[in-house]
Amino acid sequence: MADSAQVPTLVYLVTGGCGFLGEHIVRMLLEREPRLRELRVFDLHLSSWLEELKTEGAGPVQVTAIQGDVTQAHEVAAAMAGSHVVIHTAGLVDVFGKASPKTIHKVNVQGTRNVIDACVQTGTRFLVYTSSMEVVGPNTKGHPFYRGNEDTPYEAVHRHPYPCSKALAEQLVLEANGRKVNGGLPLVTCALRPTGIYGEGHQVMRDFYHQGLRFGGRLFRAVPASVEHGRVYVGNVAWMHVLVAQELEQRAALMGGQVYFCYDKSPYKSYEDFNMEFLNPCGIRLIGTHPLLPYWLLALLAALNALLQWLLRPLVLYTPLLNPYTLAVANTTFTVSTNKAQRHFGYKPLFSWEESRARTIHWVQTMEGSAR
Ligand SMILES: NC(=O)c1ccc[n+]([C@@H]2O[C@H](COP(=O)([O-])OP(=O)(O)OC[C@H]3O[C@@H](n4cnc5c(N)ncnc54)[C@H](O)[C@@H]3O)[C@@H](O)[C@H]2O)c1
Ligand SMILES: C[C@@H](CO)CCC[C@@H](C)[C@H]1CC[C@H]2[C@@H]3[C@H](O)C=C4C[C@@H](O)CC[C@]4(C)[C@H]3CC[C@]12C
Repeated sequence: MADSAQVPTLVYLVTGGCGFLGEHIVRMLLEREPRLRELRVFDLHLSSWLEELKTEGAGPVQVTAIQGDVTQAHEVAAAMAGSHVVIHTAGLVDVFGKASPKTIHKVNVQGTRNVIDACVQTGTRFLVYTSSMEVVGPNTKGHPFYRGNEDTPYEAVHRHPYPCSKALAEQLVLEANGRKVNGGLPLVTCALRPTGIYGEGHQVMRDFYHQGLRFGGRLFRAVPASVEHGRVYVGNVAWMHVLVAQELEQRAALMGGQVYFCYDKSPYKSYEDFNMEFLNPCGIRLIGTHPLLPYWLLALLAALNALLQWLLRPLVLYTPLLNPYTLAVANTTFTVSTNKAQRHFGYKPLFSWEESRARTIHWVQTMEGSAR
């Protein structure tokens, strides 16, 4: 990257820039990357906030909205020509059976391959990939991963299309590190593995909130409080992406081809107890100190849901929250504790837990249809 302390020269491209995480990355780049000249936001579906940003909020930075599909190699290459850094966050996040395994693979794996090929073709040297904790686990055997780091041994066994696709895509990104791009310089890549992201715009939190409202302000405990699930605030995930992108050139030898868990100081709790940190102040209560239904019954219901999904598929898309995979993830301890990102590129969470919590509560409270 050119040294551009004063004059903004850099062109960034964010794939999936209109998604939950993508929007936070876009806004964070505008706030925290003074060298930015142009920000290209590439997404299958462009959001309306992007128009407002283009006219009001971007300051001197040129924001270019590009409607495109990562599965179309020519669209990716055209969008990327002349960019210095690509943050590839576009992905099909589906653990509920909304999309077919083939589609998930196409978007997450072929889409990533297209981004890498486009880097090579257009001479874009820096690639930051949003991977996922699910590349590691939880595995289908329910083995706990307790306060693990990037080097903790764990038997990663994937069967579900989503983690399978993220694992394959991450491997492609890491293997691409060092490939010569157009112009002869080496590509520098790295992958970030967020745990379960929460914060403003989180669809699953929205679903839980509305479900709680429908049940008269109550949700029913299904997962033991002792199962800990790693969570990270979206603003900190965005910040880590921005920081990596900024440091990748100077620290290419150290960071190139590396993976980093994406974490912050959010407390270790069960998935449901953690959600209550935000939903409770918004009038939702979690009923029960222990799961109201025994695990075997939940597993039976989850299996039944899977069967119904399969039977109904020709007629209607039945995609309940509870299925064998989501039950297994919610019931398996998976938490990270690592300082690799701090050691390698000085990452410290930008938002404290208190601030992350307050921002998320405010978002729930101002949500359409909220109790307040
Ligand atoms: N949400 C989480 O808890 C979580 C945790 C770890 C990692 N991730 C990863 O973070 C990334 C972003 O996830 P998110 O939660 O913001 O999901 P999201 O669905 O809100 O955002 C994904 C974005 O990608 C876009 N997209 C999908 N298919 C596309 C295509 N073919 N071409 C171009 N754009 C396409 C979507 O339109 C959307 O705007 C994903 O790669 C996901 O695997 C998410
Ligand atoms: C049994 C239910 C009773 O309340 C609880 C079901 C909760 C599940 C819907 C969610 C539990 C864990 C979530 C996943 C996790 O946070 C990490 C993820 C990684 C990311 O890459 C994509 C999203 C997700 C798979 C996330 C999805 C929702 C859960 C399975």
